[in-house]
Formats: sequence, structure tokens, C-alpha cells
Amino acid sequence: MPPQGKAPVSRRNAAVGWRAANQEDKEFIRFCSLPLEQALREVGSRLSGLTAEEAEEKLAHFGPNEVSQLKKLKPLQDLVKRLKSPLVLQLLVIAAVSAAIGEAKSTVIVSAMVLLSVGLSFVLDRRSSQAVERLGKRVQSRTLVLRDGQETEVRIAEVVPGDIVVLHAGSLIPADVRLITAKDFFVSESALTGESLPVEKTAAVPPSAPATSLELPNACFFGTWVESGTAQALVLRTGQRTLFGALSQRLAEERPETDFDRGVRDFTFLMMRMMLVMVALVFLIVGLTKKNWVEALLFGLSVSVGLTPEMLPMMLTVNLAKGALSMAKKKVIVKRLPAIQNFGAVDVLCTDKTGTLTQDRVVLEKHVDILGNPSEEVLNYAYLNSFFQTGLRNLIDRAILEYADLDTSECRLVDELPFDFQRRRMSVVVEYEGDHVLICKGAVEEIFSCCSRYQIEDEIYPIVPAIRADLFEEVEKLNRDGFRVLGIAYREFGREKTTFTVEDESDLILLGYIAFFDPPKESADEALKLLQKAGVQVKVLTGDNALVTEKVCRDVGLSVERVVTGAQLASLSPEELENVVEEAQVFVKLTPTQKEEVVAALRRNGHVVGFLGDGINDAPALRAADVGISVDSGVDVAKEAADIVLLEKSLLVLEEGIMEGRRVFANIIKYIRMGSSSNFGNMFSVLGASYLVPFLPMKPVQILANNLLYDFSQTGIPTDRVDEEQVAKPLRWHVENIKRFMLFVGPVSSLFDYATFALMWFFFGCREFLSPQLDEGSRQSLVSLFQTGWFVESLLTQTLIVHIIRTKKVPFFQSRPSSSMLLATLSVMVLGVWLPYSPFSQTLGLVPLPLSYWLWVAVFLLAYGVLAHLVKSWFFAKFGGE
Ligand SMILES: Nc1ncnc2c1ncn2[C@@H]1O[C@H](COP(=O)(O)OP(=O)(O)OP(=O)(O)O)[C@@H](O)[C@H]1O
Ligand SMILES: [Mg+2]
Repeated sequence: MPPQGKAPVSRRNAAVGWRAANQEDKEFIRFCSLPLEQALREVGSRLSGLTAEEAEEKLAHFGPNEVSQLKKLKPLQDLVKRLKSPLVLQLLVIAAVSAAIGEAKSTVIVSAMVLLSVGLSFVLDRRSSQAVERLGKRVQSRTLVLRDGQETEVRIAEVVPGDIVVLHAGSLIPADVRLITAKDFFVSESALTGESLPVEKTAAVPPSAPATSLELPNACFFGTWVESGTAQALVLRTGQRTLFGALSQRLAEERPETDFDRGVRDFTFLMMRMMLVMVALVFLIVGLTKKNWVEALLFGLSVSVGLTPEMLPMMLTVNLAKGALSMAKKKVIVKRLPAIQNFGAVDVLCTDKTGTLTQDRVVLEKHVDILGNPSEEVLNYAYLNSFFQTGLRNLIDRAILEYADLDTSECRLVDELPFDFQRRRMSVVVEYEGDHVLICKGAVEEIFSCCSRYQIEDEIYPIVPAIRADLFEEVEKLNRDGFRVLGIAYREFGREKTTFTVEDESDLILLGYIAFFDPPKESADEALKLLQKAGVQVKVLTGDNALVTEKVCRDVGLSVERVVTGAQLASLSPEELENVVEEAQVFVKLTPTQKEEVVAALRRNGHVVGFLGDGINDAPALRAADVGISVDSGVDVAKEAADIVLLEKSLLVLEEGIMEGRRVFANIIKYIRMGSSSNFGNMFSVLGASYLVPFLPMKPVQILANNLLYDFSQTGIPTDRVDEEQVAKPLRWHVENIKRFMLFVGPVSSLFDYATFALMWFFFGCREFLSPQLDEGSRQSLVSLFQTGWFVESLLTQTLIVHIIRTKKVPFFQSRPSSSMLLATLSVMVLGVWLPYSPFSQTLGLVPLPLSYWLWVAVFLLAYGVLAHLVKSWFFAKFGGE
């Protein structure tokens, strides 16, 4: 029975799950230790792979090959999860308490709030995350499998047990597999083990069963990837049954918290703390002064509702999802939603050269001997190398094969030494006229270091130190003209030697160079200017050499003041590294690890770093960056490591994406500014009024209704327009600045609340309440008048301030809100004015207001608007902020 037949790992109980995984592990180890024939038979496969029909059947049986790191929730589970958030729980508790003490109205209103906050985010979020997921599928990784005996490309999700997969450098291991053949096959298992050095895997069957499957020499695991070499492998288990699947439930923590997450959390806690203190204070004050403790409790709880940012989760998700959709229109596919705000915060963008600064149309232009004379022999050797190598099929090899169509029938591949980014070269050994010839091609410096002789025409000379510099001359000339140059060298061995290692790449004969031209991209110039204007520094991180890179940079208008090579970087201390990454714009001849180090150093310096790359050598840096950006045409591991995938590799597209990220961020900040400052203001007003006024300044049910309406007025924020100025610079989260804003702007609203209290108390005669002759009925109507007065003023001012805070400029005149934003706030204001006259007035305890009240309120609103605008302008001038 194949290991797949086992029951899937239990998710409910981690301990049980682990035991089950161990059981499965034993099965897996057994399968890797069996003779190959038997293993194939037992999983119902053969060396030529499954037929399409078999694969389909197996897919139906085993399910898609997916490891859901973020478990997809069923609608009901999702709903329950949302209800369990602290903000919503609090509302539910209040609803329950209100129901328990017979306040049915409060219960209804609080429930409506829950419905608005949870319902809206549930519906919008599910809808847009489905859309985002669909988009994600467009850039999903693929793999090669044998189906009906043919190499076929399928989505990784479609791989089934029994499939024979074909792996080469840059491939993701699409399942847990047993190797059938392997050639210089190195796998990076860092995703599973944290070990960053690649591990060599072979097809050898272990002599005895190891303790864990990770120690098997002939097994590779889902989630790891091929650094170099080639292999064919038999798929044994897929999806949640893989080692990674079993682990991923325990590794759910995933990525470290971002700047943004921390900001949101800090803010939520700030509000929660404020709320707790407030509720206790209000409860005591009301209880002590009014001697009605039930009322005090209800009032306190209602006030606490007013202070919770219950719309925050909805704001976040809806804003992000909306951002992802509008980015998709610009050919930017967001794989992980939270990456969006980081995207807007990026202030240093690191990018590779090929395809970003150049057109990605590598064309072979020259094949010359070391003196620069055209040479057919150089082309022949280069062609053989590209033709027979099986490891890495990149642009360079494709360009060579496209350039010529040579006859290779007289040659036979004996062995190969695949490309890797440390050696920067690759060799094939071919049998040619009875000899075994090793042909090596790669970066010129690296080829030189393996050569002891050179060839001109048919003469071979030793390389003596004096001529080394001369040898470089031709290459430099080509580099300066923008050519990317590779060296070609060879060495002949006897036919008795059949296996080769990297040691054999020595004592070579330098034959000549091939030169490629990859023209600079026309749009790069403009894009770089836009990025610069947007406050984003661009740095180039490439494995190519300095001369070509400088030439390309100059062509696209990127100023190059300092270039640093990988060798120089390697000799620096950590502190020096941190300085150098600031100063230099161009980094050349980097190894993959060095790309990662540069990104990490920039992050340590406090930058938010984006990294754009599409190669195997970019994967570590993509993971290390705040935002990893790859391209649809990039290798799978790069796409997998990225947060964002571009359908088109272009800095222009990237700039638009960054802007969209900033817009999303700006709207989230808007909500937080509004929420925190008006809550803070309300806090002052409630505290003062509870103490000063001999009755409840607002009924609990009114406070709740007020909040519900205010929440509704905010639903327009995710679609709101954002001022150009606001997204002109990278946006980052500054909790301190938000706190300060709250402290300065919040009290402005209290000013007008107190004015309203005075107005109701003195001008509209509510102080008569104290007069002993008054009967109970008249007293109650005075109370209602006061409460209605404050209810209306509070709602109108709160809603108005939304428009003042949404921009740094003069609202309406210099910056117009989106129409849905305008509509939401306007309708809430109209509703607020209408409620005291509406059929609901009784239920809410509202009474009609005297005509002169409306005049006063109009004056208050105007004065408030002006004052709030002035304070806001002063604040931004003094303290800055997003
Ligand atoms: N197919 C190949 N055969 C031999 N050598 C190669 C091949 N591909 C790349 N190299 C060598 O390895 C070096 C580094 O590779 P590459 O230029 O792809 O790095 P990179 O950092 O991805 O560059 P870029 O920034 O342009 O994307 C190249 O300059 C070249 O000398
Ligand atoms: Mg590259």
C-alpha cells in the first residue's frame, strides 16, 4: 500500500499529528529503501510516468497537492473567527449584559454594530480574497512531469503520487519524492531545516534505514528547491501528507511581524487601555454622583463601545483587498496581502540588472578569439556547451542555441559539471573524435582562474603573469561597449576518464569569448526618475561584472558614484558593510548570499527594502527583503519566495504598485487618525459631563446609536481619494505621531461639546432640572432635550471632522473626497438631523429641538471645521507625519 493510503495527519491534536507523521515517515523511509522496481510497482507507476488518465484518477483520490499554510476557512469557521476578535467579543459581551438587564434596545443596536463590522468585512473580504486568490493562480508555480511518456508542464497543485518529475536548477521540489536519477544535484532545504548550505542528494538507496526521512540520501521534500544539477524523481506523497505539510501546522507563525502589524497592534492596545481606564472612571463617577449603579454600568459599557475601534479589522482587510485588485489591473499580483503596506513604505529598491534595466533580449553578437578576431571554433565550443548542458536553461544558453544551428551528431555527452553561482561557470564533457573534451564556459574572471594556457589559431601558449593583463584588454573593450562577455576554455582528456569533478576544471586552454548584447530598456530611464521623485532609492545588485553594469546604468541614467564588488564586500566588517551599502548604488559580482547580506544590512540601517529579482540567485534576497518582488517569467523558487509577482518586469509597473500601496496605507491611517482623535475628544466630554451634569449626559442607547451611525459614515474610507502630496514619499507607521495627533486634535471637539453643554444648560434652560418645584415629567423632558442636543451635535461634528482629517489641505476646496465617502457621511448627517423628528425618536429617547438650536449648531459646525483645520495644519507643519 502506498504511504498515501494512510489517514491524513490529524490537525486537531498536534501530538497525535506528530505521531501520525512519524508513522508516515516510517512508510516513506521504507519506500525510499526498496529496490526501485518494487517502489514503482507499489505506487502504481513506471519509469515512463503515469498516463494522463491515471493522473486524473489519482488527483481525484488524493486531492490537490497543496500545503495550506494559511488554512482556508469555511464560511462558518471564518465567521466564528471574526466574532472571536477582542474588539467584537467586547461588543458581544455588552450586548449580552444589556439583554440581561433588560435593555433590549441597546442589545439591538450593539448587535447591529457587530453586524456592520463583521458582516461587511466578511462579505467584502471573502469576495475580494477569492479574487486575489484567482489572481494568485495566474502566477502559480509549475513543474515538469512525465505524462504519457512525455515531459509535460503542470501546475504543482496537479502533481500526484506516482508521477515522475523532472527537476533542474531553480525547480521547486513539488512533493516528497524519491530520486531515480540525479546528476550533481544540490538541494537547498532551508525552508525545512533552516540550513542555508545546499545538500547533495543522490539516487543511491540507503544501506540501512535512517531514523528520520530527512537523513535519506535519495529523498527530497516539498518546499525545498534545486540549487544546481538535474534529477528525475518519483513522487511518493503530496499535499498535506508531505513533511512540509505536517510541519507547516507547527510553523504557522511564519514571517516575523512587520512594521505595520506592530503599528496596528500598538494602536489597538492603546485604545483598549484607554477604554478600560475610562470605563472604570465613568462607572465610578456616574455611580457615585447618580447613585444608580446599573445605569452606571450600562453607561460605562456604552462609552467603552464608543472608544473601541471596532471597524479597524474591516478597514484593514477591505483596504488591502481593494488595493490588491487595483494593483492587479496594473499587472502587479499580490500574493500576500499584508505586503501591500510594506510596498508603500519601501524607500530602497534593490534590483537585478537583466530585464529591469535591460530589455531581457540577450542576443549573441560576437564570438572571437582572445585577440578579438571572429572565431568559428569559439562558437562551436560554446554551442556544444549550451547544447549538452542539462542544468540551467537561461537566457544566455538560449541565445547561443538560437544564434546557430550546428550539427552535434558526432558528439556524445560524457559528463557535465552544472552551473552554480559560486563558480559562475559550467562545463560539459563530450566525446569528440575519440577524445573526451571538457568545455567550460562562464564569467571571464572565473574562466581565467582555471586556465594555464591560451590558444591563437592552432598554436597553444602558456599564460605567463606578464600577459595576464593583456588578455583582459579585449574583454574590457567589449564590456565598455555594454557587451556581456563569457569566456570559453577547454581541455582534452583520454577516453578512459569518464567521470569528472570540479577539480578537472583546471589547466584549461583559453580559447576566446562570446559576447552578448542586451540593450538598455527605454522605459527604465523614466521609471528611475519617477521612483526618485517618489523618494525611493534604487540600487543594482548583480552577479555580472562592473564594466557592463556601469555601462548599462549610465545608459539608463542611473548615477553611479560608487561600485562595490562581491570580493570587496566579503572583506568588510559588519559595521563597514552597513556604511558601504548606504553609499554605493551598484553592487557587482555578488553571490546569492551576498545579495541577501546587502538587503539585510540595509534593513538593519532602518530602511524598508524591496528586492526585485527573477533568478535562482535572487531567492535568498527575496526572502530577506521586506517586500520580495519577482516576475511571472522568473524561476519558480524566485516566484515562490516573492510577496508580489509582476506580470511584466518593469520598473514603471513597480512604481505604480508602490503608489497604490501608499494609497492603501494612507486610507488606513486616515481611519486611525479619525477614530483615535474623535474617541479621545469624546472621552474628555463624557468624563466632564458625567461629573458636571446631574443626570446622564447621553442615554446608553443614544451613545450606541451615535456610534453605529458614525461607523457607517466611515465605510466610505477604503474608496476615498488620496492627495498626491500624501503619497509622494514612502509612508511608514509612526505610532508616536498618531498619538500626538490624537492629543492635539481630539480636544478640539471637546471644546464644542462643552459649548453645547453650556448652550443646553443655560440657554435652553436645562438647569431648571435642579429647581425643586419641577414635576418628574418636566424633568425628564429637560433631560431628553439636553441629551438630544448633545447627541445631534456630537454626531454632526464627528462626521464633519472625517472630511477635515482626510486631507492635509483645505477640505472640499483643495481636496475632494470620493463620492461614496461623501455619500456615506452626508447621509449620516441627514439621518442625525432627522432622527429627533423620526418615528424612532421615542425609542431612542430623542425629542424635537428648538429652531434656534439648529442655528447654534450650524455656527458650531462652521467654527469647529475652521478650528480643526487650523489645528491640523499647525500640527502637520510642526510635527510632520504621513
Ligand atoms: N548560462 C551560463 N553559462 C555560463 N555562465 C553563465 C551563464 N549564466 C550566467 N553565467 C555567468 O554567471 C554570472 C552571473 O550570472 P547572472 O548574470 O545571471 O547574475 P545575476 O545577478 O542574475 O545578473 P542580473 O543582475 O543581470 O540578473 C554571469 O555574469 C555570467 O558570467
Ligand atoms: Mg538575474
